[in-house]
Amino acid sequence: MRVKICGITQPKQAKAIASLGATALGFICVPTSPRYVTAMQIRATVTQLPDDIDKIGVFANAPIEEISQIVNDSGLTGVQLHGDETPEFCHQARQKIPNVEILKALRIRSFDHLEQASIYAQYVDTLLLDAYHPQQLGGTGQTLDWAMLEKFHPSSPWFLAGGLTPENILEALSQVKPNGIDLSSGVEIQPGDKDLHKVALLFERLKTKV
Ligand SMILES: O=C(O)c1ccccc1N[C@@H]1O[C@H](COP(=O)(O)O)[C@@H](O)[C@H]1O
Repeated sequence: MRVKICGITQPKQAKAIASLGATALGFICVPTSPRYVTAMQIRATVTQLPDDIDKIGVFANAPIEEISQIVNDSGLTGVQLHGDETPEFCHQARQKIPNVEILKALRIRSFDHLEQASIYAQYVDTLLLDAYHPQQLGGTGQTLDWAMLEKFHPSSPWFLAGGLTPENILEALSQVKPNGIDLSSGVEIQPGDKDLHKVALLFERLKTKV
């Protein structure tokens, strides 16, 4: 299973989290976020990471040209679209930056909202389900209703996100079967400052999962 730790701001923490077992690291490219990092900051971290770890930039309603420029400048291997991007936008993004993984984050308000997933799955490599928050785009620590996702089997691979922690991860995975998990505020001391003890505890708990 893929494990993405998101909201990385410090190269030292990135290296430590990679060696603990993360398969992907996420960098917030949304200027209003307290976890925001510039392309140059991302590059400084990415150059210190192993090739086999995915480096995902998180964007929200940014123009394709800006996303493409940041990918080129930073060395990102994937782009997570976390705003209100349409399926058409996702399709265009894939054409503009062809060798980069495109993930579409859907902030799920209700069971009906899940229907969107089958449309987006045609245009992206990977889906990501996050909890909806009326004022914040992400990194909210709010969980989804996992019971609602028990029968969620989209045609593309998908990440479960939203309020996951070392404490609740096994309960979540007992109900939901995603291809990957994504954690941010659940393994933090404060926004952008990761708690390496919590990250280590996460991987210990994941090892106990059969
Ligand atoms: O983390 C942020 O600040 C952020 C800002 C804008 C868009 C997305 C953001 N984070 C994403 O939120 C989810 C879940 O976070 P949490 O585990 O509930 O804290 C995750 O996918 C982050 O990439």
